[in-house]
Amino acid sequence: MSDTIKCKEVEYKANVLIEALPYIQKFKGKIVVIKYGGSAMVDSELKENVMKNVALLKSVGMLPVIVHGGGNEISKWSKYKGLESEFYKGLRVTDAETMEIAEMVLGSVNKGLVGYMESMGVKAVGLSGKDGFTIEVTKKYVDGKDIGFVGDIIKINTDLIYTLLNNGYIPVICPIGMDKDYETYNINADEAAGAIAVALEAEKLAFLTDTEGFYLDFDDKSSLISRISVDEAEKLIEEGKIEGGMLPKIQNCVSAVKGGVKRVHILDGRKLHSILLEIFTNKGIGTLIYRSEEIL
Ligand SMILES: Nc1ncnc2c1ncn2[C@@H]1O[C@H](COP(=O)(O)OP(=O)(O)O)[C@@H](O)[C@H]1O
Ligand SMILES: CC(=O)N[C@@H](CCC(=O)OP(=O)(O)O)C(=O)O
Repeated sequence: MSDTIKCKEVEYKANVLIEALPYIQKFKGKIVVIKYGGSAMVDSELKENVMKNVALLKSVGMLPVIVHGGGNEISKWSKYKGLESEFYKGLRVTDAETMEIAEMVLGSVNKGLVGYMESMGVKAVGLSGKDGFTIEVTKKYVDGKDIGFVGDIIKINTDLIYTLLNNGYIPVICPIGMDKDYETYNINADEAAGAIAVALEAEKLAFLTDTEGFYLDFDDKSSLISRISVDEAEKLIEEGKIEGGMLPKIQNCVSAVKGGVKRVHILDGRKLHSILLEIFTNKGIGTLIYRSEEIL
């Protein structure tokens, strides 16, 4: 590389850093919850890069907490076992056998993510909602329908998460919980992330998924919504206009905003630096969900 090109590159990186400085100050010591969806874990390179970006947030003084999914892996392993995957309103209908698969698969995804962090010299601890009884649930019924071992979160016990944060670890949490009788439940990862962000009074909650954000019409890629208020989102949910995996995501964005999380975004987890761009620049990327009374 010639010296001129090298100088240009350094100059470019310095400019990026200068632009990021006010944001680094703003978020120092603040909790940022990142929901990393299974759909955006397409290959090991991407997973490693997402983890690198999270490690960077940590290294500049933020307190990241990762809540991850792995729905597509659960479906894949269920198929190997000869089980059909069935969803109701975006939630997996979970019988006892599926529950066992979900716990095994999510545990494995969890340790994989922890491994990437540790390989970068960043301290991380993987846990499920059963550890320290972090996620307490009750059985969920949707529209009165029994969908098996699916948990409805009633309480997040934050002690273990704070212990880890206070000791310099990144908590990496998978969406498995227990009820008061210590029965295991499968929880939608968006719901777990939303509830954890609210309980931790997080500054930010970012959902990393496999779309650019929320499209008003999923078949029309020019209909990407860059910002939507809670009222507008609730109206779309009520009218049945949000489907599939996007339904629990938007529902939990709404509850997180209502629960006091300052900034809630849906971002493209397949894009290399989407989380950094969102936090460290004023480029509006993805979809921002905001309080209806907020003036932007
Ligand atoms: N209006 C919409 N805008 C964006 N994505 C949508 C929409 N409606 C349905 N989806 C689906 O939601 C999926 C994301 O949810 P999901 O598969 O649960 O991802 P994750 O694993 O990240 O939680 C997208 O891949 C897309 O197929
Ligand atoms: C009850 C329920 O639906 N649980 C989810 C948990 C994993 C998840 O949510 O993973 P993603 O974030 O990758 O979709 C499931 O079994 O698929």
